[in-house]
Amino acid sequence: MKFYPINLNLKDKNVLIVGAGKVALRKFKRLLQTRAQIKIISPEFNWEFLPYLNQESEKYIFLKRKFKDEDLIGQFLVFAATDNSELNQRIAFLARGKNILVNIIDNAELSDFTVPAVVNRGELLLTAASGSNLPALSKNIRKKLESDFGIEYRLLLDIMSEKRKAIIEDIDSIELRKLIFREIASADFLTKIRKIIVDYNPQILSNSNYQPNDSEYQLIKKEIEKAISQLIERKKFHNEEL
Ligand SMILES: C[C@@]1(CC(=O)O)C2=NC(=C\c3[nH]c(c(CCC(=O)O)c3CC(=O)O)Cc3[nH]c(c(CC(=O)O)c3CCC(=O)O)/C=C3\N/C(=C\2)[C@@H](CCC(=O)O)[C@]3(C)CC(=O)O)/[C@H]1CCC(=O)O
Ligand SMILES: NC(=O)c1ccc[n+]([C@@H]2O[C@H](COP(=O)([O-])OP(=O)(O)OC[C@H]3O[C@@H](n4cnc5c(N)ncnc54)[C@H](O)[C@@H]3O)[C@@H](O)[C@H]2O)c1
Repeated sequence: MKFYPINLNLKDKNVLIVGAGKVALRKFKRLLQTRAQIKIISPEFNWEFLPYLNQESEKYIFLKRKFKDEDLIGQFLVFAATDNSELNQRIAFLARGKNILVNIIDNAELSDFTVPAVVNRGELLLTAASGSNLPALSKNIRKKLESDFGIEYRLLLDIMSEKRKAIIEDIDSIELRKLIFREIASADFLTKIRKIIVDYNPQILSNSNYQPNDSEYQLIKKEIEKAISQLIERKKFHNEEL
């Protein structure tokens, strides 16, 4: 394996995209989901950038001109996303000299990192990459992951982001905590979560585009929280029995 997977925290980091074509748009849309400070420099913008060009945001700046070497100053990450492969290579060379991480959309060998295909379910992050041998395969695997992993994972992680700390504080025994967390993460418990969701509204699981509204989501969340509390009490009880 050539690549080492990491999940970058881009909060307040400067990220530059050179070029604003179809591939740049894909990278840009993903970056919008982070808290990065994005700059895009390109003489032409793909029409799909239009809604963003018309909508000012603190998250991004667009500069409608050609790339200059000085544009790299102060950047943390750079995407060389033009259709000019010599320019992309030059950006790779310049970025290396400045210790800036670089992705060259038409040259994986010169890239410090590549971008995988991604599925998010709340804080659950699933990615697929092909070592740059067949990106179309990464895309197909992403689609399969999208249908295999539903909203139940998002609900579970939303709840655990609120509960994990309290469970650790409440239960002294590391061994018992390990048993509890393993059971919450088990296939059986996920089946239980799916059952809670289906009992509430079968549409939610069968339609991958379905987004429950806020009150619906909160009600289902409450039921799952109850199931987690019961699981914890049961485990505590068994532990005392031993
Ligand atoms: C996963 C995804 C993420 C994203 O970009 O968001 C991504 N490419 C996606 C789609 C896709 N890209 C291409 C096709 C056409 C079919 C095909 O070529 O297979 C399709 C599929 C389609 O369009 O249907 C063409 C292509 N891709 C690269 C080159 C240049 C080259 O090979 O040198 C060429 C032109 C080749 C030529 O000249 O013919 C290079 C890269 N593309 C990567 C990522 C990195 C390696 C990831 C890995 O290890 O798999 C890497 C190395 C650089 C990078 O971009 O980081 C995204 C799917 C998003 C999704 O839908 O989920
Ligand atoms: N990584 C991938 O997933 C992937 C997928 C398909 C293709 N590719 C490769 O990427 C290349 C670009 O793909 P695309 O479809 O985004 O191209 P595109 O033609 O849609 O966009 C190219 C962009 O580069 C900009 N550009 C050109 N010269 C520039 C300069 N001097 N400074 C700043 N910006 C400049 C243009 O204004 C345009 O916005 C293709 O030639 C192909 O080799 C990569």
